[in-house]
Amino acid sequence: MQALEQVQEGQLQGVEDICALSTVSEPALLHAVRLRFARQDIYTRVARILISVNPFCPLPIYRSECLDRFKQAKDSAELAPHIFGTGHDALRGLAQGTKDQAIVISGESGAGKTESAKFLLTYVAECVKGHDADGAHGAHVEERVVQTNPVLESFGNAMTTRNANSSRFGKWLDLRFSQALAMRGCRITSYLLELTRVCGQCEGERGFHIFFQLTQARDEPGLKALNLQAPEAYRYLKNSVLRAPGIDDKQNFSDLRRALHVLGFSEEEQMQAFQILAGILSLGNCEFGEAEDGEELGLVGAEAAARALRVAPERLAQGLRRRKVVTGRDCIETPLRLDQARAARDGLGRVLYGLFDWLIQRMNDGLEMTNGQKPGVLDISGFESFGTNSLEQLLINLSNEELQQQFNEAVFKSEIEDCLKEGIDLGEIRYEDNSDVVALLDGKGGVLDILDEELAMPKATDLSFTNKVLKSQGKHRRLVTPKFYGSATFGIHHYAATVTYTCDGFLEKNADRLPLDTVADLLLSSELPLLQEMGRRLEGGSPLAKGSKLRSATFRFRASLRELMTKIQASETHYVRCIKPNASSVPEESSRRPWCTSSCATAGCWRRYGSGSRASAAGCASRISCCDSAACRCCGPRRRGPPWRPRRRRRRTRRRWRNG
Ligand SMILES: Nc1ncnc2c1ncn2[C@@H]1O[C@H](COP(=O)(O)OP(=O)(O)OP(=O)(O)O)[C@@H](O)[C@H]1O
Repeated sequence: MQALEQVQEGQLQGVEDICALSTVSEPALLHAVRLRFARQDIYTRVARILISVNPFCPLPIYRSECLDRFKQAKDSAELAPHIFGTGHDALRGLAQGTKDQAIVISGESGAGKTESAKFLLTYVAECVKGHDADGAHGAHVEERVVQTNPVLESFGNAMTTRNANSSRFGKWLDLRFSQALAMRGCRITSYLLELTRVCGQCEGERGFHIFFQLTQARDEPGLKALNLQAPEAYRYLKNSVLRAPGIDDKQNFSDLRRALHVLGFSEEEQMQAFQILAGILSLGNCEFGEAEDGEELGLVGAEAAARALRVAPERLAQGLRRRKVVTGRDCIETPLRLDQARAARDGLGRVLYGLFDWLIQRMNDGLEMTNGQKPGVLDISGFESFGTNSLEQLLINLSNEELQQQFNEAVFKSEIEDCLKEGIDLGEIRYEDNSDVVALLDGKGGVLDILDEELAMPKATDLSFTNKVLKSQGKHRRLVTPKFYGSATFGIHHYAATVTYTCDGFLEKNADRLPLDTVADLLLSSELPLLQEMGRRLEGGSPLAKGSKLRSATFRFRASLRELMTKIQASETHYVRCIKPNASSVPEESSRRPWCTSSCATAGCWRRYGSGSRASAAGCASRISCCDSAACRCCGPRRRGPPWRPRRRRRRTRRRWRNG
């Protein structure tokens, strides 16, 4: 018989630091965190780890009075657990030691990672304001670092079914400080921007915010020359959700303009960037007509795209309809099929969105300082498991596995070893060691090595890749083989969940080919200096350039992941674990009754109402609060219980009571 855990007083009261409990167990931790969350104490401390539960509503805990309290505190432990406390600890670590500091923020999509990173940045910037600003960038560097956020959010965030403002890239922010703790600059590294979103999105989602901001602001005097239309007029936007709940595109666009200005982007640079975005939208509207065998496809709409991109229309049209085939010493041009031409058009759209990398490069050029101590903040995409999971999910999940491994080593392994050295018996401490998953994916002869090997095989297909994985790793305890032979799928038992990956398109994505052979020449021929610069990068040092050793997408990703892990391992690491309390992204879900199942009828509103209720659309005024409709079982007058609770069960319950 299993002994029941003893309930402790601290757990019932919701202690601030879980380590204060005499025995720490999973139920005790869960109970304490839940209790604290119910009274809006969203943060709980577990030694160096901060647990943060997303409240999905504004709380008065980030005001300047609160910030000042942390700023003046000697030790963050004097105060209640808070994200500012983590910032305080990192700054104290910097001031005391020689080690760099790293703050790793993890959690699923919508758990609050980006908001936490922003609070941290605000705190750090406020704390170091006024310290000697001996750097070349003067006293305003903190403000400029903070202003990188609106730029990254406009270009790198989008609405998904899980989060209206979801970061579609991972971010490592390296902050640089002088000895006197004056902020000297920063360097941003981005990981795995979800470029496929430029040309298409899943149902209930939309593309990057910037496209909607720009089309909303099209009537502003400076933007009229772009000849932009409403989002409905563009193929890349019209099938998505046009308005993201809680997101004010117009306001965000003016914030973006201000941020670009503070970061030193000239008016001309900004206009060129907007022009490229307009070019991407026009490119998406290009449509191809049918063609006879061996003939070129018809093409409509290339003039508008060419005008926006400032390239010759014939050159663009030719690039989208023909490709070069090299046979021996000869090079002949052949017309593309309809599907190939469409793929080339969308591929070019994605290459043009390389604008994101240019923006980051440009911000880094303005803010980077090579010397100084570095605290880094990592906000990386959380573990992902969708209906269909592809190479992007595999790479994101690999990065989460690596971070989990680093967390295990830093928190469990090293602590246990230290205690054993000191002769302290910790009893049995169980944790899931995930090093075998990391080895299966990233190790020698692992899944990603096999994928790279397939690039060199002329007849390789997604299925041949899958078969090789199943053959060489089939007995690995973390690999799940598909039920039916011949399907290009496999599963992985990750530390967080088991995920099935569909390998269709793995080879193509890994090869990361340029959509047209002439793309670098096309960009170089543009009258826009910014496009010429992007063309030069493609032609020369870019990983996408011909002959580059770094041509495989997974090779590059693994190299950058290794670099990142080395940085984290060399630093003193602070962890923030963000938790999403409910899948509907609403406050206090726990107080809602479980039988609320119908969605609201208002377009763009994801709120759910009581089944069968006639909640009016007018109730949906705010994203955060509930609908307040009297007819809605969520917010209407409370009833004693679900009306359809089966009678028999009630009778049985009564009988049991009587007997008992
Ligand atoms: N501390 C907080 N206080 C109030 N609201 C919050 C807080 N943290 C997050 N939120 C709300 O939750 C939403 C989602 O948070 P956020 O965008 O930070 O999630 P994320 O973990 O970065 O998601 P993704 O991985 O999709 O980018 C925010 O837009 C905000 O409305």
